Amino acid sequence: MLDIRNLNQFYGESHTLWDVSLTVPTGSCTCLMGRNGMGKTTLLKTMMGLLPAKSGEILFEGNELRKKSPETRALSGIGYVPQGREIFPQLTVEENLKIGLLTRPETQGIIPDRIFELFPVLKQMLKRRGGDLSGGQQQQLAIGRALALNPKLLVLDEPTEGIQPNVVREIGDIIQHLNQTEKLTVLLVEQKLPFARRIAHYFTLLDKGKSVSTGKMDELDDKLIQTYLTV
Ligand SMILES: Nc1ncnc2c1ncn2[C@@H]1O[C@H](COP(=O)(O)OP(=O)(O)OP(=O)(O)O)[C@@H](O)[C@H]1O
Repeated sequence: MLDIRNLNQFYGESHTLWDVSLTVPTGSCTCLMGRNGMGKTTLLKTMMGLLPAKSGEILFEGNELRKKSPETRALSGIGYVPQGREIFPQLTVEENLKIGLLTRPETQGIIPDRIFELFPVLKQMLKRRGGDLSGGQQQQLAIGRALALNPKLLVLDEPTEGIQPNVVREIGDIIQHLNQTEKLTVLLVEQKLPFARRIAHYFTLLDKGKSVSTGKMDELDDKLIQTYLTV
């Protein structure tokens, strides 16, 4: 579904992504892994068009996205849940969920019922301000906001960061349900190894801005973990 090839990205003079390649097969849950500062967030932002790429290809269902605007990329069917969630704290839950719908007149601004079936707590809290929600609830809101646009690929940047352990399991269950039952393709950045092992089929490891290893999750062995993940 998604094929990134030989992607290069610079922050000013600083070469951050070096010929990075990443494949996300249709229907899979693929986990992008690596230590802090290795380029995972930069890769997702570059893929979404929030940072410019110097060279390379970003193919989504065979269409080249690299020179397309962030809006066009999202409209083509990619839902993005950024690191830190980036919900609007002053807006209500309802307003946060409706933000993305503004770009799609055909939705008539109606939040799909599916969002409340997945996240009943959001229905109870529709009139509460986003900033008043717990970390776990904010993460549900951020995922709900991305799903409101009915994406084909859901991209999540460290969805479990800063969230209580019992809620981490809940978020994992929801991602697994979306992927396995609803057949939504998922690309996930995740540092928590047990979580990644539980929900992902494939991994790609980034090290110093380079994609150094990729494979099925059960091929992520102790040597790779020691070399590229252990702090
Ligand atoms: N806005 C920026 N300007 C310059 N350099 C940046 C910027 N953002 C990130 N970097 C650098 O780019 C490199 C990759 O950072 P990035 O945030 O993509 O890593 P990461 O793997 O997502 O790490 P983390 O897990 O900590 O989020 C790091 O060396 C970082 O210092």
